[in-house]
Amino acid sequence: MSEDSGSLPSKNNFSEWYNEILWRAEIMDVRYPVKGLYVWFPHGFAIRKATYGILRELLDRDHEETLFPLLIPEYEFMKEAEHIKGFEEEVYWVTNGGLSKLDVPLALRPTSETAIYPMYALWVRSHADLPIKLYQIVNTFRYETKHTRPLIRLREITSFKEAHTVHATWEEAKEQVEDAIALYKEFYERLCVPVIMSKRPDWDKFPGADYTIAADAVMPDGRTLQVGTAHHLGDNFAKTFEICYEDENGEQQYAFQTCYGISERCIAALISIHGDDKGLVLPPEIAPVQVVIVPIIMKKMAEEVTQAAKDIEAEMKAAGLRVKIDDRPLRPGAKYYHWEMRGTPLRLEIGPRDLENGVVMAADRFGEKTSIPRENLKEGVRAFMDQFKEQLKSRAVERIRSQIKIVEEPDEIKEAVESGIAIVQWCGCEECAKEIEKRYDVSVLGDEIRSEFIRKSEGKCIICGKPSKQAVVGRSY
Ligand SMILES: Nc1ncnc2c1ncn2[C@@H]1O[C@H](COS(=O)(=O)NC(=O)[C@@H](N)CS)[C@@H](O)[C@H]1O
Ligand SMILES: [Zn+2]
Repeated sequence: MSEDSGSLPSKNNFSEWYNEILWRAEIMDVRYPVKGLYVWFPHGFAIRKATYGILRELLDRDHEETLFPLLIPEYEFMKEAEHIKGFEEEVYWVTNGGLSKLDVPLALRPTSETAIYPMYALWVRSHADLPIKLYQIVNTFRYETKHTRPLIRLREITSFKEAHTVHATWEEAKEQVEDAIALYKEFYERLCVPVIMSKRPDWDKFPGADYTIAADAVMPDGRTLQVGTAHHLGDNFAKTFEICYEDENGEQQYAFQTCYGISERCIAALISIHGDDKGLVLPPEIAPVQVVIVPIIMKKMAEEVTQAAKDIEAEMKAAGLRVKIDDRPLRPGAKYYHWEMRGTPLRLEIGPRDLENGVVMAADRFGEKTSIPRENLKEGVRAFMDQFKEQLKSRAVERIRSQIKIVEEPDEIKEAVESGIAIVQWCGCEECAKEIEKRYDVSVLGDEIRSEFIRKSEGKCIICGKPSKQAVVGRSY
């Protein structure tokens, strides 16, 4: 679909680079005539498919996947006061069916608590029915008034994974939130995307929740992107939707719940953090094409080279790799450019000389080259691919370490958040947080930080001097 020439804007101009790469690497087409709604190109969709394949693999260990309706009757949606307050400005309503007015307006789910929990109330009878651990991957709708952006802030969230669990006790639900955070950590490790977990301040928690733990990635422009959240819902929704169970003594008890969500922001993060000025750089596990074979056709031995490429393709396929021969009538350089833009981790070149020497030239997406003896090509490719993934991971870790600043002096905050996040000492009270936000033009993103990149320390609040803990402050999407 997109033209295959001309260079990307430099990634230092992240916003332009990001918009251009969505087009040139054929991720999403932004020309759909409704603001905040975008179209997946097949290549982008293949990345989504592989990425959500990992997410399903992790969830399917101890969750079950299901599907609830999109439309929510107004009286259900309006039941949980906190929840409505948090979403009333973002909900789309369906008021007509064909030519007739609907007697009950229907909300397009912004998230599915009020679609699912009336059903949970029907399903949960006794403690033997617990725990319930279900998830769905659906589209949700939020009438976002802030700046919409493909993959980052959509009005139709096309890839909304939402898990909703029910437990007998507050403690069990707390354990489940911990499990959810561990699953998110593992998921982002598989994408080689470093994240920082922290507990959102009360004024930023999910509407209707007791508390929210969030995963934040740090984007190339230094702004954080919330790429996942896990909420402890207490028994707030259980009381609203009458989700009760009979305990061992025959008493009726309200259940305790959690919910946790990831959207296509996970793809925005992996594209942005790994990409470079030549295009996407994809972790092998989610690359639509993992190995591209470029035959170097000369007059000499043209037949043999073409056949050798076919044999290599068959061998790679048999080894379970997603492989493609690029035999288009183009110069090799034009082919290299095409696949680098699409983030293909590994390229194999085979020409007459390589045939004579019994080797295959391999080049990874970073331009690292090696020649692999033909007879152990499979092992060589695997090893080269693993080494590439390690390289990808260490580059991302190095990058985020450079974007985190442990701030001792408050006046270091402004500079620190120009390129990333600052870790400051905060007493935990709202007034001091509001003062930090006002004074340094930042957001207090959270405390109770969990991150291997940040050494724990306590101290005095930078505003009031009282005993404090570390908090993440920064600018966010
Ligand atoms: N407009 C949006 N576009 C893209 N992703 C979004 C948008 N709004 C939220 N998200 C992502 O979706 C995740 C879950 O959304 S949420 O509101 O925090 N949580 C929920 O809706 C809960 N019901 C858990 S599923 C967020 O952490 C964020 O990463
Ligand atoms: Zn303070």
